[in-house]
Amino acid sequence: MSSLSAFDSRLADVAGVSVVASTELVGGEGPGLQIVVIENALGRATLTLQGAHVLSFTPAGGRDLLWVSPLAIYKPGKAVRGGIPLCLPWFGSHPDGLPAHGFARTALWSIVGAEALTDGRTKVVFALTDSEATLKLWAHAFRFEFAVIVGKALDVELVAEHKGDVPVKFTAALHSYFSVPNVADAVINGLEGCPRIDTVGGITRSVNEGAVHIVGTHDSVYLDVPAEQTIVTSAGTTHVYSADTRSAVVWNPGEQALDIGDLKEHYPGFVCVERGDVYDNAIELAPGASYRATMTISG
Ligand SMILES: O=P(O)(O)OC[C@H]1O[C@H](O)[C@H](O)[C@@H](O)[C@@H]1O
Repeated sequence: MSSLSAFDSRLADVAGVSVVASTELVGGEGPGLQIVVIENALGRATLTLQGAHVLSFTPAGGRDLLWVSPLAIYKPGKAVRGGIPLCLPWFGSHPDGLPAHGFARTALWSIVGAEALTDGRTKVVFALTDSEATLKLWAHAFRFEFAVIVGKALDVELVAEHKGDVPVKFTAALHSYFSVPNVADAVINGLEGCPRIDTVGGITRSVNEGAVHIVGTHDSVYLDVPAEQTIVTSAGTTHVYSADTRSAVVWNPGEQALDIGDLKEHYPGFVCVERGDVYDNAIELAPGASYRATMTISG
């Protein structure tokens, strides 16, 4: 189900959905990654099939609200630096040294549906199910679905169905990288008064006061956050809305990026505002239960 030929005929009659080879991408190397392009009169998005990973979203007449590193590596098994990596079934580092942010962002997903909606938007649905490889990393049967709706806004919906037979602790994040003219000048609203876990150089807990400004390395989890955050810059305001997740992670490595091969000196161009359920907001998923996380991004 995961090869191009398995889904291209299904997409042929859906206006605005096409698939191109990623060898056209700057920075592509090796076999590259397959790209899905979703385009209509309202907006345009691109994704890699690996990770069901959104790379760009541009509302018609607007700018790309997302950021991908000019040094991003498009290689099977390597997470692309930027866009919206899907972090699940765990967020962050793993106590047993398993891959950071889970395996979903580097697994090959399948397209299971594509639809031109009556309001002019286009919806494409991706899926990932357990396999021999995933069961070695996470011993639970599952079905993950990720729906992407392209219109004037980008709507995404992640549903993770636990098909195993024991309860499992679960964390997840929609790890969005937003394009900013200069991270030092970005102002992030919508996290005032939230419990904050600063993870730079150890764990420090506090309550966040006021708007968030990025000074140097910033890596903080904000708990029990309101539905909407805004990122205000000289290029405009980006809105991030998620009514059903409880955490937000704000990240920019600052000069630590100089040691990160696919970031280096490009770090001022983005800020991550990631919505999900992490740390104290982790979910206990019962057998048969589903986790759902939606997010809307608009300019
Ligand atoms: O380099 P990655 O595995 O993609 O992780 C990138 C970043 O993701 C999140 O924002 C975490 O809070 C950071 O601690 C981490 O450095």
